[in-house]
Amino acid sequence: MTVNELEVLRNKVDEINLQILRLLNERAVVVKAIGQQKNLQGTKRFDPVRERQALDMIAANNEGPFETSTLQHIFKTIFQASLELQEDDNRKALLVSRKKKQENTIVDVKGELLGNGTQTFVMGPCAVESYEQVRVVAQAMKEQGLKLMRGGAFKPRTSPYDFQGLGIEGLKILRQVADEFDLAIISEILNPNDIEMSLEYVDVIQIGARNSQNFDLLREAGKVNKPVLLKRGLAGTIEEFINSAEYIISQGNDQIILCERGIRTYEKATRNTLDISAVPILKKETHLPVVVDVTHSTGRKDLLLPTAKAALAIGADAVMAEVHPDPAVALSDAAQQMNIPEFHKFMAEVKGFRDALAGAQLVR
Ligand SMILES: C=C(O[C@@H]1C=C(C(=O)O)C=C[C@H]1O)C(=O)O
Repeated sequence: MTVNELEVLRNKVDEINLQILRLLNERAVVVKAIGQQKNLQGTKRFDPVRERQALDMIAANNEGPFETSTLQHIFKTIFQASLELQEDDNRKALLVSRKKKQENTIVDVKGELLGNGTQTFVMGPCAVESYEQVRVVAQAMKEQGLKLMRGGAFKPRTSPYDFQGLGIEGLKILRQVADEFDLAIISEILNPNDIEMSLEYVDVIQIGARNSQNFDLLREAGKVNKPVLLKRGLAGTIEEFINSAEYIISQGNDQIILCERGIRTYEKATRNTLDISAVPILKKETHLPVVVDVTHSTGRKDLLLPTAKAALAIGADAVMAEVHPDPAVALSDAAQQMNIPEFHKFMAEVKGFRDALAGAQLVR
């Protein structure tokens, strides 16, 4: 074969490559249209029966020289890529996505803004135990100029025999103290039927990790005019987390705060594994503010400060941690809550760090 002949053949291959390229993209346009039809009909994107028919058609019409199995493999790859294309389209359509809305959603909790670029803190006891206990924490928070107080009245505990929270009495205590100190209350609601009732007491409805995929609860929270703090599931992927937020926004409520609280992995040195990279991913993929709960993710007091700094450095809108007047006697999470002096020390450090970061960003 002469150099010239090789060149001619290669030119032919180039020509065919371009034809295949054009055909593949033509096919992609049709596949996307099929995906939209499926969306409208609410049917699944993956259709194995249809794929089997298509592969059988390849087998019946193959005249070689390629083996049928080789061609079927190639076509299966095309089907797979087509499915991904349909999924991309679907993801684009999510109301919580950046693609849908470019600018940050700013959640206004009684005047405290989340998502506007400033970084803030959510503090408070794990569980409400008494008026006095909440009051002491509120007083300390006020001294630090903080506004957002967390506190559990309905506690989803691993064991049914552990303290389950004070329920509505707990919500009343939180409201009373919040009004006294002009704080805003974030508290978990477990039951969809309690959402309506909670509006009177809380400023932010929390949906906890265990309920991250309780779709009835998510939908109910989506129907009210109150911010929702949604925690990532115990073993939830980021995609599942985003879809949980979509359940809320799909009902009309876009006042959603996402909370990374660690995920279950094989690592036992911490209570959960803090997935710090989830923060920039969530900020990139969605327009919602992101909070990092350093208490539940680490379960260790000695890690609160370094993880809080990491959260601020990576761009979290707020850091959440637990404070208790006397953690040793706390009815839940005794090992991981800060006492009041520890809280003041923690705040001094994180505020300094936050302000230094803000200064550095201005200079940049
Ligand atoms: C395009 C469709 O969706 C998917 C992709 C297919 C393809 O690329 O040919 C086939 C079946 C489905 O898994 C379809 O259902 O026709």
